[in-house]
Amino acid sequence: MTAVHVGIPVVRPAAAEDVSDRPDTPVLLDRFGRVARDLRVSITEKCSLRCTYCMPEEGLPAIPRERLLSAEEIVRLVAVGVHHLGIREVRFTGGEPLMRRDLEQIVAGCARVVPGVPLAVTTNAVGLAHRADALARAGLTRVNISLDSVDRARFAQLTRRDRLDSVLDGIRAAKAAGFAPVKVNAVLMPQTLDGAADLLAWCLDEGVQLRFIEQMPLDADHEWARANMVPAQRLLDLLSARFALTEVGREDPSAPAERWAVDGGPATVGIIASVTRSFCSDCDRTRLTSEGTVRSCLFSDRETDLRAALRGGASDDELAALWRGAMWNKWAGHGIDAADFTPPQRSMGAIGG
Ligand SMILES: Nc1nc2c(ncn2[C@@H]2O[C@H](COP(=O)(O)OP(=O)(O)OP(=O)(O)O)[C@@H](O)[C@H]2O)c(=O)[nH]1
Ligand SMILES: C[S@@+](CC[C@H](N)C(=O)[O-])C[C@H]1O[C@@H](n2cnc3c(N)ncnc32)[C@H](O)[C@@H]1O
Ligand code: SF4
Ligand code: SF4
Repeated sequence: MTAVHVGIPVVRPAAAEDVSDRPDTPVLLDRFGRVARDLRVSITEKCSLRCTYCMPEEGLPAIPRERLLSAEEIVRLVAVGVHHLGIREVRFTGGEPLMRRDLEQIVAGCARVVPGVPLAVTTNAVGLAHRADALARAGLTRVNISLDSVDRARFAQLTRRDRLDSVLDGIRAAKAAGFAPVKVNAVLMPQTLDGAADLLAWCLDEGVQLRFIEQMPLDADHEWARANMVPAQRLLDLLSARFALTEVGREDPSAPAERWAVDGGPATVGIIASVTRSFCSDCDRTRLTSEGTVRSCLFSDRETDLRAALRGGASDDELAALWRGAMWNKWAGHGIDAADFTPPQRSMGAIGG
């Protein structure tokens, strides 16, 4: 039998955080002066695909249902984040968020308790065609869709599933449902580099915003190697041979994606250069795992358990205080370039990108 390492991070009882030197402020401040305003909530570890840069072939071990946050618990924590901690936008991720049949219920619940706050989802879009309208009606405001290649064989090789048509249907359904802009995420790899210009041409034709992402050492198979990683500059050089690119910068200072206007604009292509042009010093993210722990950084194995407090009867004020403590002790950044770097225990699918 093959052993699958989902990774058991160090989950700390929330009260264990040292906050003795924390200034008294309601927001999610850390020791480096950053304030987290962007909440990313993973709602499941399950997925319909098995992307090689993320999941093991057999998928992640199932999390027992009672350990997952329920729709009501997610809604409560989102409300605490917005009303007590200054969160300004919320994104649902996973695993694959569409694997939860109650995604519409989660979105509708959040839309009710935090009206006006943007609610987005990052999804592989498998099956989205059947749910895009209902999600829009529930109050979802934006959708980012992962698509690494428009070549069917290459897509199947990268995701270990022959589902390209379902994803393309999902992208078109997202547009038809009125989500705008629809952003497309593609992970940069040696296997995707030769199709990158074709993928950009396809996205320009479809009117969706493509962003390439530098591959991070978050694959469950631990095969990432710096030497094999495709850096942003290599992609820029390649795309420049076919398109005229003009740098236009980030949507806001904390946005991971840098953007270039394509052929004079208004269409853009983005690059999320997490490794070679790290944006950790401007990070504004806080994360909740599907099991209700706060994760202050994608790469940090230290998690703070909110679920136990929530189920133990903690008030909103108490939950907010615990969350603040977790974020106060956030570290400076991922440290991928450090000699002693080791990847986190959880792989990307178990964190939510
Ligand atoms: N290193 C790092 N990478 C991140 C972080 N957030 C997102 N990413 C990377 O960016 C990719 C795309 O993220 P999305 O889920 O689309 O979110 P986003 O880019 O913030 O979304 P928009 O607000 O729509 O631009 C993720 O898959 C990650 O690879 C982060 O906090 N740190
Ligand atoms: C973990 S997935 C979860 C949401 C959904 N299943 C999807 O694929 O969009 C979120 C994002 O993480 C990205 N991702 C996964 N593994 C990655 C890695 N090793 N490096 C960089 N991005 C990665 C995916 O491309 C996707 O855009
Ligand atoms: S990147 Fe998204 S779609 Fe691909 S395996 Fe990971 S969770 Fe699933
Ligand atoms: S690696 Fe950590 S600190 Fe850096 S941007 Fe991502 S979440 Fe923020």
